[in-house]
Amino acid sequence: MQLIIKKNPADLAKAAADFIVKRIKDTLKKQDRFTIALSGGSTPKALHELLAKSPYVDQIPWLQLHVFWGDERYVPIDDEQSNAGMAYDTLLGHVYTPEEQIHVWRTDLEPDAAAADYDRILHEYFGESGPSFDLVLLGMGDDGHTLSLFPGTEVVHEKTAWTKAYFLTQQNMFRLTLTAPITNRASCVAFLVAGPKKAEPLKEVLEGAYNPDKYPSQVIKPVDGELVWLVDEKAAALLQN
Ligand SMILES: O=C(O)[C@H](O)[C@@H](O)[C@H](O)[C@H](O)COP(=O)(O)O
Repeated sequence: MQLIIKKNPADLAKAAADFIVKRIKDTLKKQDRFTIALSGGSTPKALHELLAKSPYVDQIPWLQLHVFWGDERYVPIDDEQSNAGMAYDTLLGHVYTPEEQIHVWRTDLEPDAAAADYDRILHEYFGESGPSFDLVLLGMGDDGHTLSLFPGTEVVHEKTAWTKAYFLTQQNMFRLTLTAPITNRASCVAFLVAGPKKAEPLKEVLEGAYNPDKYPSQVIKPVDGELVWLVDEKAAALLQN
């Protein structure tokens, strides 16, 4: 595991953009497509805004990107809570990745059908046992959740399915999410975490006892890939190492 600490959210977004550009360039020396899973939240939003402009925008071969989302709220894409909507507004609406290479979660289907549809797309891309995402970008909630793996939910312990839909009672909405097994097959998973509210959960996730029911981010451990935590100083304030 690699922990990278940056002074503030702006420096964190720059470090994340540099990291992504390098990762894409290095990977595309060995293969002709790059699969990335995006996430929601304010930290990725700042990152997207950076990637959409100079100098980053010119360094990424957008035509070779294949874009997915780690999770989605079950709302229409034009709802302000949509992760895909946010990514289009801040990034995908400004670059040249072909529409057929961008895979939004369908929220016009019933939740279970939407999860099955995403599962089908993933299997088409990755096969039953082949490689998986080149990069998964994740955030962590103040409660230690990541993806739509929330504290106390069954999906945190999912061992086989790659996607799930379920009703999240505390938010009174359906959630669509990748599970740990598919996420952990990625070549690289990078968490982006900023702000003082993340200090306590970050300490518990990285240095506390294993308790994924309370801190679901602990289930994210790539099997053969790299795990990178990019955090700012406020989020890192309680870490000992
Ligand atoms: O769907 C959600 O509940 C959020 O999108 C969530 O998963 C987000 O990634 C974290 O809460 C971190 O968000 P920040 O980057 O804003 O801290």
